[in-house]
Amino acid sequence: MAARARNLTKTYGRGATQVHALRGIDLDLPRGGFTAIMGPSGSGKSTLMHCLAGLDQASGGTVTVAGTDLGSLDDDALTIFRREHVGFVFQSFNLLPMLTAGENIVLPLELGGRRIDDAARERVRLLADILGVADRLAHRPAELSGGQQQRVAIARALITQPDLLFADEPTGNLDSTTSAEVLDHLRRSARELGQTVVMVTHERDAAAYADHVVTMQDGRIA
Ligand SMILES: Nc1ncnc2c1ncn2[C@@H]1O[C@H](COP(=O)(O)OP(=O)(O)OP(=O)(O)O)[C@@H](O)[C@H]1O
Repeated sequence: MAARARNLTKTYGRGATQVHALRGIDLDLPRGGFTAIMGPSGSGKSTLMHCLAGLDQASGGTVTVAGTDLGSLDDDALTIFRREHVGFVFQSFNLLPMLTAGENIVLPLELGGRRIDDAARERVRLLADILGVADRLAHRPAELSGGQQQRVAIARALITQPDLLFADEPTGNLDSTTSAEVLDHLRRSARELGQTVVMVTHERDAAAYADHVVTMQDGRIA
C-alpha cells in the first residue's frame, strides 16, 4: 500500500464557526494505482489531499505514507518527508519561466542536492518520452502550449520517483481536448512507471481516467 488513512478527521476553527471538513476517513491507496477524489465543492477533497500529502496536520486518526506515520513527524521532518516522498501537480503549472523544460524537470533533484548523473539524464528521457515532451526539452515554458506545460510539470513531479503523486485539478486550466491528452499521459505514467497517483477533480470525465474513484460527501467517503 502506498498510503493509508484510518479514521482521519479534520476540524477547522472552534465553537460556532467550527467546520468538520473530514469526519472519519478510511482509505487505502494501492501502490501503482491511479485514484481520483471527486465530490462537490466543500466536501473535503482538498483537505483530504493536504492531510495525505503532509501539507496539513489531521485533527485525529492516522495517515501512513510509505510506512511512515505522518503524525509522528514534526514540521521540519515533514518538509523533508514531502521532498523525498511526495510529488505535486497543480492547476497552474508553476514552471520557472527562465528555465527550459528540461531544466525545470531536473530542478527537484538539484534542490534535493542530488547530482545530475547518467541515471538522472536517463530518467528525464524516459519521462519526457512517456509524457510526450521529448522534442520540447530545450524550450522555455512560454514557448509551450498549456497541455505541454502541464506534462512538463508532471515529469518534474515524477523525477524523484515519489511514493505518491498528487494532482490537484490538473486540467482545471485546460480545454477538453488538451485535458484528455494530459490525463492520458498521467494514466500512462501510473501504468508504465508504477507511480501511485491521486487526483482531485470536479469533473466526472477526468475521474473516468482513474482506476479507482473515491467520492466525497460532507467530509465522508460516500
Ligand atoms: N483553512 C480553513 N479554515 C476553515 N475552514 C476551512 C479551511 N479550509 C477548508 N475549510 C472548510 O472545510 C470544508 C472542506 O473544504 P475543502 O477545501 O476540503 O473542500 P473541497 O471539496 O476541496 O472544495 P472545492 O472543490 O471547492 O475546492 C469546507 O466547508 C471549507 O469551507
